[in-house]
Amino acid sequence: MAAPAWNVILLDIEGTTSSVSYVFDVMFPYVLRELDNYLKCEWNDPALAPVLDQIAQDAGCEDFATWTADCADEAERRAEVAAEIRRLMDGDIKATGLKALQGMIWKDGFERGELVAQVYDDVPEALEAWTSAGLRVYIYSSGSIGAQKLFFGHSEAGNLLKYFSGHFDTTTGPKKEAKSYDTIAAAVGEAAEKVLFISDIVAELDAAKEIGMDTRLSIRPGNKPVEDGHTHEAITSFAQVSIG
Ligand SMILES: CSCCC(=O)C(=O)COP(=O)(O)O
Ligand SMILES: [Mg+2]
Repeated sequence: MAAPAWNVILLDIEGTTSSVSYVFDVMFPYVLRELDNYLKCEWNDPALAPVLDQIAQDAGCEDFATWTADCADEAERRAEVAAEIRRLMDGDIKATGLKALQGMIWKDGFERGELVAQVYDDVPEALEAWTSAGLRVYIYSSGSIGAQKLFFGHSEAGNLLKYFSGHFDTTTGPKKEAKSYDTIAAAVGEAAEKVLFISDIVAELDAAKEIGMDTRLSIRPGNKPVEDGHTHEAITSFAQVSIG
């Protein structure tokens, strides 16, 4: 049998391992439902402070105190945060602070079994085959690393975390910028050519390909239609990824 062409497979989540619909119709509504109560109950949790600073920085401010300097009290500051989160989610803006907060809100949902992550049937089988063949698998998603671990730790196929050698999110850099993929290749200790990146978003694949990564375009039910003219091989299942 020929040696695999790659040493690492890097995976997107939404539209690739899992459906857009599960994220938009189950996970995002959960956040919107729990948001006000979560902020009220967890406001003094020290883990929330850096996330609030990140949300303020994503909005172009130095920190949370500066961003909410005009607020009269805690209730107004919470309302400011909630309004910003709803605004970002309305536009599906994948801001780092928003994604960190979403992950914190999902924690209870996954741990109590109210949320069970959807993964396509071919995903667990492929993860098993790839890792058995000696490939290392990493995730690169806009979802925070905390959210990724909850998601794959509580999937409908069970706990899949054992298959992953590591996780990347937007704290490494934006998914549509080539530099982010350079950083990931260096972090996993591989030449770009030895990494295969699979995603549903052509601009992400373009960025990875720019630095020499191999790519596959993930076509799944409910994904946004993709315009012709891109240069990426399309797959409808991970079973179509030939590792030699
Ligand atoms: C487990 S994270 C939930 C999905 C999410 O919030 C997201 O933004 C996924 O984006 P991706 O980069 O995986 O397409
Ligand atoms: Mg995606």
